[in-house]
Amino acid sequence: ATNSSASPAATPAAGSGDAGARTPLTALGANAHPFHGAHQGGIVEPAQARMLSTAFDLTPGTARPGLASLMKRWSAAAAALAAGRTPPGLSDDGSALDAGPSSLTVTFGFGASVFAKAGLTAQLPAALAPLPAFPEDKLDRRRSDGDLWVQVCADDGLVAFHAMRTLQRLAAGAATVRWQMSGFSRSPGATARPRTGRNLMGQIDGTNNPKPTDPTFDARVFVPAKTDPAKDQPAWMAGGSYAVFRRIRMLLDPWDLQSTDRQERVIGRHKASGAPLSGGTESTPADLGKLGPDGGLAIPGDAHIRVATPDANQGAAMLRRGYSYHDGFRPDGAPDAGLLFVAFQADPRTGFVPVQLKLSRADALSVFISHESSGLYAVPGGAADPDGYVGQALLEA
Ligand SMILES: C=CC1=C(C)c2cc3[nH]c(cc4nc(cc5[nH]c(cc1n2)c(C)c5CCC(=O)O)C(CCC(=O)O)=C4C)c(C)c3C=C
Ligand SMILES: [Fe+2]
Repeated sequence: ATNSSASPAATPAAGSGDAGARTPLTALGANAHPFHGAHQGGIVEPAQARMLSTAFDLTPGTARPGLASLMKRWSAAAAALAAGRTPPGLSDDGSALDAGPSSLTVTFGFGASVFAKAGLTAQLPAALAPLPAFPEDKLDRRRSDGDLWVQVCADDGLVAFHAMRTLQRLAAGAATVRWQMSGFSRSPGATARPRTGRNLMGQIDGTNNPKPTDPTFDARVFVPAKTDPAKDQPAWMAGGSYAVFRRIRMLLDPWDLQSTDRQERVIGRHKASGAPLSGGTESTPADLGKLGPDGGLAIPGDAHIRVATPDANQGAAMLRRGYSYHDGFRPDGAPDAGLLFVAFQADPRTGFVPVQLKLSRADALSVFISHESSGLYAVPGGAADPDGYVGQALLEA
């Protein structure tokens, strides 16, 4: 999916009532990412300002035909919403009228639990094997997993709400919400020259992500169009990806008591600029062998970037596309806030899993974070055109 400033949203939505009451869209409201394509949206696009992440469970009795029907309804609605049109199949609630598509993307994923319920166990990808229990995990199972995963991202909170509410209405009788979480990022236009975003610990986060221009990007993030049976990738996942979702609470009270120097040594980068402690600017590659004036490693042995980097993990890489969250304050006064970590990769067994195994044992950041919920989802390739729907290759195999 690519950026497009073409403005299908400028056309008043059918059934929207008094078109004269509508205000013209700015470039921000009119910006649209097409729903149809080789890959689903919400993976390679720059993070939008808002994210809703919702897991659904099939209602008892919903089997493969019911799931296929749901994915058709969801795909048709997501395609319409991404183009700024009202979704077919229900009376629109009007909550996002006048806002345009605002860069809306909708991403659908299948959790491992849906395959048995839909009679599809033969199609279960080996890559959807449960994630290992990582040391220090404190997972709430009620806010983890789920048969289906829906990620809605948009640059407008009403557009994001409207999309997720529409999908939830369209699921009636077929699936119910298991859990939902809301995330946020920087609003577009807040700065004249947008740079890599910051997380709630104040760090520039996302610097060393794979870039779509990297020659290895597609191989790291997407299942190839021609799947390799030797890698246990089923044909229906062609063009797809695997999403790891983790709610990671940040222990901000102890974190904020650390000196800037200590915070920088925990991550291995300067807080203000994002430059590695080995020197240079944000985009300078980290020099892991460089020694500091005291003769010790400039980037400490337990610094987050040293432990997580692909060079230290047999090339294991993933596209991190997380959002911050803040759900108020806990009874002890600590912020219930952190990172809704989302990582897309061609195979979690050679992406997230080895990296997190290492981080959970050796990362200086570990004492300042707590993994509270977890999900792993197979995100199929995109629907190529309006005649198709996401998951068709699985459900009509
Ligand atoms: C298992 C994967 C990862 C988890 C979980 C994770 C949590 C996490 N990370 C930060 C903050 C930063 N991470 C940064 C880099 C970075 N993180 C991971 C992986 C996980 N992080 C990787 C693979 C990398 C890139 C390493 C490299 O090659 O340099 C950075 C530095 C800037 C950047 O490159 O993005 C920050 C900052 C937090 C706060 C967090 C949990 C809450
Ligand atoms: Fe990280």
